[in-house]
Amino acid sequence: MPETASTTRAPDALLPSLAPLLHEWLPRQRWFAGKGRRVTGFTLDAATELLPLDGTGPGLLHLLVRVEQPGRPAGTPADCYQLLLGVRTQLPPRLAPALIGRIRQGPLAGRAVYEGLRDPRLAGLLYERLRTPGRTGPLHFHATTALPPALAPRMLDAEQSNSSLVYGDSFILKIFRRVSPGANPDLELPLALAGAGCTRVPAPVAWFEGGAATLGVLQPYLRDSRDGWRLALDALADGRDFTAEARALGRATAEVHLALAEALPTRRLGRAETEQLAAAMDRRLHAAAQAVPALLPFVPGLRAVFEAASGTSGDGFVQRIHGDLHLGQTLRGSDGGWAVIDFEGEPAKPLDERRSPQPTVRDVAGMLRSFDYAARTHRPWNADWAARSRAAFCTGYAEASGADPRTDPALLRAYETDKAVYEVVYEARHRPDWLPVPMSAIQRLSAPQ
Ligand SMILES: Nc1ncnc2c1ncn2[C@@H]1O[C@H](COP(=O)(O)OP(=O)(O)O)[C@@H](O)[C@H]1O
Ligand SMILES: O=P(O)(O)O[C@H]1O[C@H](CO)[C@@H](O[C@H]2O[C@H](CO)[C@@H](O)[C@H](O)[C@H]2O)[C@H](O)[C@H]1O
Repeated sequence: MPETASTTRAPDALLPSLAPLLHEWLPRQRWFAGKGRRVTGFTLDAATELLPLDGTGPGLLHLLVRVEQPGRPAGTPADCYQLLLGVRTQLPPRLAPALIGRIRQGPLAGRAVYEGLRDPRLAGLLYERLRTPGRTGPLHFHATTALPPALAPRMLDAEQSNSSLVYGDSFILKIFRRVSPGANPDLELPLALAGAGCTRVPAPVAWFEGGAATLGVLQPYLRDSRDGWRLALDALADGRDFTAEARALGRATAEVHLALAEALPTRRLGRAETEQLAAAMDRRLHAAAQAVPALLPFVPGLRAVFEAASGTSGDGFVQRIHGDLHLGQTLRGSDGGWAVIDFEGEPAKPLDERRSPQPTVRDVAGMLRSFDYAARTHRPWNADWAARSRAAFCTGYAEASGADPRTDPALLRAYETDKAVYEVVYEARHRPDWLPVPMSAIQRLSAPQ
């Protein structure tokens, strides 16, 4: 593989100039995971000039930056974020909304620093770099196939945990924002599924790594598809039944689970381990109630749900699963077929935990929560629509997998509760206006049956 010329700057040289700008900008980004905690400093793990900052044209600076914040558990490293910064002497008006700030000191004083992914020239360069496998400084680019040249990029404006670029309506590149050492499941699982012949998941065609972390993945863009969340909201708005779609989605989910079980190791669960699963839910509840005190009055009722599930085994197996399955992670093509995307797992969880084998019922519970979410965000609340969609999803899942997730209702309820607790924390941090949605589920699930 070719080694291309690159400049890897001594981190210390850049940081003093950039830190004041990042201090303002980073905490405001949707994908910034440390919201609500002060930023006390930065350190650079790596700084690579993908286009030189020599002032002859726009520069593209790739950074892996650690953000110091108080309250970090002892022994855990500060969160590391991936940034792609454009640097220009003059910022054209069309790029003004992407401005992060102007450097005030040092050799680059006066230059404009901006979100590089919003600059088609720089986003195009990143794609060209992916087309030619090899290294640039600490970054390692891979491609499984020959990719067409010069596809026009556009950045997606979806509210995301990461950032995505679409190239010529043919490929989508996900740039991971908070990165940890180790294979990202959003690369690992789609590659394994492609190897197992599963066509429900777009197969990665290129990716890049650095600092031992997966940094970005390029996949085919399903251009005529619509995501399940939009489709569900449209159905609700039109008063339409969604059971045929939900049932097909249940079948697709089961197919993905079967392929994952074929491609990657599975393990039988002992009784003691199923007790540990319930104990872990209890611990997560405790931590969540500390973070969001509105949960406190419901804690006894929620603990009872976990206790009822302790020691029940589901189908007795754990395997790799999606880990954060909801309607927004599904795409329905013009042929009516469902695809599943975004195998990263719950972004707030440590990578090791996200990569550990889990009962499949956890994904099923995630999707059941999503039908509830959709029905709750619609006015008036349509409880019957949610109940029918949830049942149809389970029916489809049972048809394709041979195992009905409703056979162990205590376990399903416990996973649904665990997910609702996660959602309370997620919404409190990212979308406080949405907090009533998971809180209504907390109320329902904590009530004695
Ligand atoms: N292969 C694809 N084809 C079409 N749209 C996609 C594809 N992958 C992702 N998307 C769209 O891109 C957006 C973000 O993708 P996602 O993987 O969920 O990112 P994140 O991890 O940041 O939440 C979603 O709106 C999704 O619908
Ligand atoms: O898609 P992401 O990986 O970024 O997942 C996170 O954000 C989701 C919201 O965008 C969040 O999902 C919750 O809201 C959805 C509606 O917007 C709903 O369909 C889901 O059921 C609900 O959990 C997800 O939890 C979070 O990890």
